[in-house]
Amino acid sequence: MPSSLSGSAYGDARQGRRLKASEGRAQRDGTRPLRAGERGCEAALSAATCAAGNVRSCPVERVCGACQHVGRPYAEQLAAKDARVAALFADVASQGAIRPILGMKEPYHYRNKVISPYAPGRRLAGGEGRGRDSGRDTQKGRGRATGKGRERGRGHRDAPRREILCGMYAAGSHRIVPTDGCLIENEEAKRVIRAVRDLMGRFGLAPYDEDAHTGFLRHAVVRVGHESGEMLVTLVTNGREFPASRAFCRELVRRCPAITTIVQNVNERRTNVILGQREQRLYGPGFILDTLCGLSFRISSQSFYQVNAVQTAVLYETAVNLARFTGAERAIDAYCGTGTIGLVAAKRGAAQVTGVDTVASAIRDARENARHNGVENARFVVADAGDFMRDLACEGERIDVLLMDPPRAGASEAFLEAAAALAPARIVYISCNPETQVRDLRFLCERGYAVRVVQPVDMFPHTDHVETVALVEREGAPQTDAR
Ligand SMILES: C[S@@+](CC[C@H](N)C(=O)[O-])C[C@H]1O[C@@H](n2cnc3c(N)ncnc32)[C@H](O)[C@@H]1O
Repeated sequence: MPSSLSGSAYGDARQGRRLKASEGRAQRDGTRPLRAGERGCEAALSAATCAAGNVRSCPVERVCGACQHVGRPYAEQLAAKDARVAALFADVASQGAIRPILGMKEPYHYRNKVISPYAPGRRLAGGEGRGRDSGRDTQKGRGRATGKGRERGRGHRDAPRREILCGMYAAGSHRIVPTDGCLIENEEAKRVIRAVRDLMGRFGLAPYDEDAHTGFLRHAVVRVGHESGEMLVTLVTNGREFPASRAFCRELVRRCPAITTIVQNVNERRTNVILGQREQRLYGPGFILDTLCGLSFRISSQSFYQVNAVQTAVLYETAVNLARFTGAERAIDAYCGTGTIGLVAAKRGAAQVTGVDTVASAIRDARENARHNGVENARFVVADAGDFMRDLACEGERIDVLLMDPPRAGASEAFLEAAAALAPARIVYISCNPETQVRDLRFLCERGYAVRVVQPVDMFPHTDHVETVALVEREGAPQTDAR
């Protein structure tokens, strides 16, 4: 691998991934328990083989709005996504190149990341306080945390007791809908969300009031390792001082023994962005490990990790198969997050992989992931992917395979221009937004590339979202069988 692909020259062009509270519904994830012997790809089904009558009713369907199609048979949902992909890609790919979507055998409780806000609810009459919220002691007692300093706490000190709400925001608002019966979120993670709420009253942790910018606990973010079962709980607080945090964590773990680590994230800004910059470990190592495609991955509170582990395995297997590594290729994994795709590629036949992402903590995790999986032919760089590619192109480098998985906005023109200049024989483009992907594919087609395969994967059953993997090859390059 040329030395110019090393990370040092590119500095720390960090651009934190900002998760907005209003995006919480779309970003929550969860899992269901694996049945014995089940692995990602085996769970994938085409639309044709999904049970036609696979419908469950969601108790909050009308108020929540996160799952636009939850009342519709799953096979019908998949057929609709197939039709949408066929229409969207019609002018960049032949119909023969567009494959049927890979769906899930069990399309429920698949989100392995669950986010809940905490907020004050209705006032409680004297003697009330147990039951739905157990918010009895919220405004009383020693060591209560109401936010940073006197000012922030004012207005809560002698306020009447209120119930504590948790759940998800109703569509287009910040009104919290309790979602105990949610069909897509991991159920164990939901139990943790409720246990935190129940303990808040006992430990005097006031829920955050976003209008007044008072109160202490803003959100809990629970991440679950699909195969490992490990759980990371991030408690997002409006203020640094967390009274009785050790006792709080001890009690939380006692109630939810699957929790392996707890992190406090401090966010004192008036903002919709959920996570702040400052963090401290309260319990355990501060990260969880999970296994995907035979590799073990480290997941910390800030790092990107796909939300549906079963379908992520399907997605990565598809991508790596389409890349057709033979042991000789130099590859780039652009927008690599914690290095997941690049590391799978490095294990499955790429000679050398360079991953690039703007988020420094994700790159730290990627390097650690490479180290503890014993992968020596992958390196990771903190940089803007467009800048990184442009610098390589300016140095006259060539690469064999480009793997790319940009955010919803797609790739920049600078990135695509540099990609064409680096002249990879194959580009495997993974996208969570087919609209921007089609735009980018059109750009590549104008620079001598052709779309050979479009493989949709249903990463988010019951929602409008569809993920697509496209194989793009240089026109005139010999075509081998794309599995
Ligand atoms: C859809 S995620 C893909 C992550 C990874 N491939 C995976 O499957 O877990 C997009 C990633 O792009 C990163 N990103 C966003 N803008 C970027 C940019 N301009 N340059 C490099 N990385 C960027 C984000 O930090 C995020 O990790």
